[in-house]
Order: sequence, then C-alpha cells, then structure tokens
Amino acid sequence: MEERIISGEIQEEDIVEELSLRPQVLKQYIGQHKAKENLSIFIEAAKMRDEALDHVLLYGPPGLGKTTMAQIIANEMGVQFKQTSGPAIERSGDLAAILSSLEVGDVLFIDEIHRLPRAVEEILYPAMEDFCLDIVIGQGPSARSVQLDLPPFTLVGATTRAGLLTAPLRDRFGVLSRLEFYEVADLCAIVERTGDIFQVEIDREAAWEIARRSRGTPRIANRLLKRVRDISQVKGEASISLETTQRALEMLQVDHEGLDQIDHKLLIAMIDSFQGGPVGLDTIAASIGEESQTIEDVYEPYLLQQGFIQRTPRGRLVTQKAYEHFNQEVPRT
Ligand SMILES: Nc1ncnc2c1ncn2[C@@H]1O[C@H](COP(=O)(O)OP(=O)(O)OP(=O)(O)O)[C@@H](O)[C@H]1O
Ligand SMILES: [Mg+2]
Repeated sequence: MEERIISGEIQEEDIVEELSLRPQVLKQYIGQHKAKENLSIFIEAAKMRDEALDHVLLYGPPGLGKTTMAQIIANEMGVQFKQTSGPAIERSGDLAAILSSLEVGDVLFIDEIHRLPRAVEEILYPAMEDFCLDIVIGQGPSARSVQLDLPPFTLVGATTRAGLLTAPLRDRFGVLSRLEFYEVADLCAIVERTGDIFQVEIDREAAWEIARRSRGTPRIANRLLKRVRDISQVKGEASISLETTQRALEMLQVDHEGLDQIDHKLLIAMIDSFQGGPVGLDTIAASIGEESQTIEDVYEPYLLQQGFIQRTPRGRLVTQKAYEHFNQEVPRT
C-alpha cells in the first residue's frame, strides 16, 4: 500500500517524533475525556489499595493514542512499562519468559493483542486471572505440567479490532476503554502543543484548519502539521498562516473534510459503479484495488463516523452527505 498522508497508521517518518510528542501523564493527555476520567479513578483506587491496576483493554482506530495511554498508565502507577506485540510472540515459551520477568505491579503492554497465536493466548488466561503460569514441560507420556506464581501485574492490551478478540480473553479485562475520534477543539490543542515542542508559531485559525482535516486522529494532525510547517518555513513565515495551511493541504490532496484520493476513489466507486450500494466490502475492495481489511480498519471508520457511508446487513451504503460532497444528485429509487 502506498503511504497516505492521512492514514492513521504509523509510518516511518513518525517514529522519531512520536517519542518526543507523547504526553507522559494523564494531565497532558488531551481529549478522550470519558476514557481518561474512568482510568484516573481506577488508577487512584488501585494506588490507595496498594494493588496492581486491573487489566485494561484499549481499543479504537490507529493513531488515537493507545500506546501513549498504556505508557501513561505505567507512569501514573509508578511502575515499569514492558512492551511487546501479538505478532512478535510466536511461541508460548516467549510469553512465559516475558511474564516471569515481571515485577510487582508492572504494566505489560501487548499491542495488537488480537494477533496473539491461540496457543500463546491460552497461557494468558491463568496469568491474568490467578497470576500463575501453567507450563507443560516435555511431550507425550512424559509431559508434565508445572505451575509458577507470578507477581500481580497489569496487562494493558491494545487493538484496533475488539471484535476479533476471543470471548475468554476479552472477559479477563476488568477495564474496557474505547478511544474515540477526537473533537476538532482537542485536535487543535494537540496541534498547538506539537507546535510548541517543534518551536514553531502557528496561527489559531491555521491550527484549527489542520485539526479539522485530521480525521479525528492525533497522529494525522501531527503529520499534517509537519508538512505544513515545511512549506511555511520555505515561504519565510514567522508564524504558520491559514492561507499557507490551506494551500499546503490542497497540495497534499487532503480536502476540507480530511478526505484524500483513496476516500474519493472509494466513495465515487460506490456511487458510480454500485448505484450507491448496498455493496459488500470485498466487492468495493476489489473494485478499487485495496485490501478489504485495510478498508475496514483504516478508511471506513472515519467515513462511517462522519456519516459518508452506512453499514447495513446487506452491505455498505453511501449517504446523502457523500452525494453532496461531490455535488451529485441523490438518485431516486
Ligand atoms: N491525547 C493526546 N494528546 C496529545 N498527543 C497525542 C494524544 N494521543 C495521541 N497523541 C499523539 O499521537 C501519536 C499517536 O499516538 P499512539 O502511538 O499512542 O497511537 P496508537 O493508538 O497507539 O496507534 P496504533 O494503533 O498505530 O498503535 C503520538 O505521537 C502521540 O504523541
Ligand atoms: Mg500504538
């Protein structure tokens, strides 16, 4: 897949900056008021009882701040943060090794937890529930099962697709926290914060414009700001202006709703080739040459949330808003 400027997924150019841009404590974490409020209560209660925080599942589209939140949880609890990911753990032994290295209260963060192999996942059940490790040593008739005690710890799982988690795994999380697309005002604050860290001035209306076109996603807001900053610097502006921002975003082919060429291709295909739907995901994917899974995880959530498309049991439908976006008449049926 070519790299889209408005993809919420992490790209190579983001990696270095993310380290410096990540808020460290809850107070610096902008937006997500509901998730933040819940977590801060649970964190405070766990600290008062001097216990490990209950296991937390963070879910939501890419780039909304799941990894950031996981690190903040560890910081707020004052414990160590250990990080791994579903696809990185191939064998049960790998997970057993990680679990047995944990100390009291530690946060173990498993990113993309829906991609843990099944056999590995089963090791997690007793670990999460009873803080014990059940391992089988040897094979065949001589195999025996050994139990090891683990210190109480907090598992923080992150996933873009909570629906893919097995029920036994999902049920073992005490706190389920869904991250939502950000409000424009919150994204605007994020853009201004990032501007401060980059030491660039940005006019309020320019920050707002970037926020508006960032698909509710901090990672995209930060990325757009970087591109806009480059263009503004070349122009020699003392502070990034609205006009430059609009020009830059036009050059980057991000429209006033934050939609890009691929969104356009997708919506236009639905309108022109499938009379607005309903049309199945796989059919749309084939017609625009993208993977169904990418459409479902990356493009569609924002189009759904903004009401450009709807999901029905018979497939996806484009809405009146989509027709209006392209100045097209809604066909009568
Ligand atoms: N609430 C926030 N306030 C300020 N910056 C944020 C916030 N949430 C996320 N960011 C910034 O957005 C970027 C992406 O966040 P993060 O890596 O935590 O997202 P993610 O949900 O883990 O993404 P992925 O699904 O790709 O793993 C980071 O650089 C972070 O600094
Ligand atoms: Mg992440």
